[in-house]
Amino acid sequence: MKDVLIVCKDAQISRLIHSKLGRVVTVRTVSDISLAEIDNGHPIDLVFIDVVELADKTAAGFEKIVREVRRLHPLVQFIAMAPKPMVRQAVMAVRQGADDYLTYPIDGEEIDLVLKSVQENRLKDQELDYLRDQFWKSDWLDIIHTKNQSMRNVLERVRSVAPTIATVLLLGDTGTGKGLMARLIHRHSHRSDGPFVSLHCGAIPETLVESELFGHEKGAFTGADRRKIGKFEMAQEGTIFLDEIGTITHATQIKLLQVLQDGTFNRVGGKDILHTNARIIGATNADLEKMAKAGSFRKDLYYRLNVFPIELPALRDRKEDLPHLVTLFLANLEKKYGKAITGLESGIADAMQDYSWPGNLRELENILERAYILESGSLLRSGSFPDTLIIGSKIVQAANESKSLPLSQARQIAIDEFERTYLENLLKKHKGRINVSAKEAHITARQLSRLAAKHGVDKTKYKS
Ligand SMILES: Nc1ncnc2c1ncn2[C@@H]1O[C@H](COP(=O)(O)OP(=O)(O)OP(=O)(O)O)[C@@H](O)[C@H]1O
Repeated sequence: MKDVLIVCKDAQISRLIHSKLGRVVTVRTVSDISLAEIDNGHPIDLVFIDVVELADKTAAGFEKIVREVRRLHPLVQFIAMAPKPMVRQAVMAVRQGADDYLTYPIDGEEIDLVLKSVQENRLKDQELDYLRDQFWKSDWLDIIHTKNQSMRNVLERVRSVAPTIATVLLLGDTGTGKGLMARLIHRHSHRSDGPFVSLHCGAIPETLVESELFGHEKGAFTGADRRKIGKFEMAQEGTIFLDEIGTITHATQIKLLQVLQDGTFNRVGGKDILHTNARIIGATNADLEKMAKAGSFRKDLYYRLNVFPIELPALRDRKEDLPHLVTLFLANLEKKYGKAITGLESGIADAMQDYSWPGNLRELENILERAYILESGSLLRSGSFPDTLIIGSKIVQAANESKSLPLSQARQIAIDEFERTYLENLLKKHKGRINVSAKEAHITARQLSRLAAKHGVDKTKYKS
């Protein structure tokens, strides 16, 4: 439970609830529930709501509130509160989607019990849903397979938000799978038959992003020799994915805010007001919150985008998934190239566990493809992988093995390991020729021979 909203006029009750909440991030107390309140950019996980404060106290009135709030905060839970004479309304609220209810006068123990049951329900739902797995389309099952808890939490959030129209913000380092998650959300939304349109905002010149997104009229700027339809028009009834959203200019931020507020925009150089119902998914590896605080990204836009953030873990934090990912990527390569390569030579899987994967899944996919293309046998061998992976792993191993040594000695082991592998690769590349190898390494032939002798590297082995 992180962000709690208490809708209640009685300050004493709200204080009592607050005191029972334990570790929460924010608690807000308001005297009535308005659309502005639930759509102001703050996340909401739990709502305590006094049914007396509802303008429409009927079942339909409560159901409408639940629907409105869940539309923007799909995981939200509700606890209805009512004075004893209105207990029927509280029970009715539970039938209309509340998770539990409390009656006045409320005592602390009752709040504890209700909070416990709400928490248990949430866990039960998550587990059941995960086990059922019915939600996921069969062609995505390989993609969503994971043994990592953070990734399971990500998928749980995707599962909850996909069927809604809520804006989603995908956060994570480059190559962690934000683009793929955006597709996963689209494919599991009610718009899956509609278009999925994406724009990598950081990959095209800043000045073009606005016209790519919103289109332009003929003559809007030099070179605009005919009208162009923008991505928002193309994504009608579908989803628009805006990658690297933190790179858009101030002018584009204003236009995007307008779309998020009321779905309207106009083409560059155009006066007509156009409407879009595209669902927006943004992605960034920048710290938008920090940018918003520093003034380089509009705060109001950040709040609108950050309604439902999902943070993807780095590959180095989900290494238990490496075996599955390698199998999956190899199967894709087999389909693409059909070289009947069955797996990795021994030792590579361990090297992959030691490596830090700065480029995440994309780096894994790329180095596997490169090794696959280079390989002529039935297993991918270490020589087909980049030195950074193999040497990096040896250095980590050396560091692990030398935990009880002083730093200077441990460092020397790592340097020796590095020098030996470097030399071996260099001599392999130049077929054992000392002069060319020394030239490439920017050392003299004598220095190279001395290093080879020091590390027991036999240059004749590489002559062919
Ligand atoms: N769960 C997964 N299973 C299999 N492949 C994946 C998975 N997640 C990502 N990939 C693959 O990894 C590569 C990188 O993913 P993607 O392009 O979605 O990352 P990204 O976070 O959007 O990167 P960037 O920030 O650089 O745009 C893609 O080829 C994608 O298909």
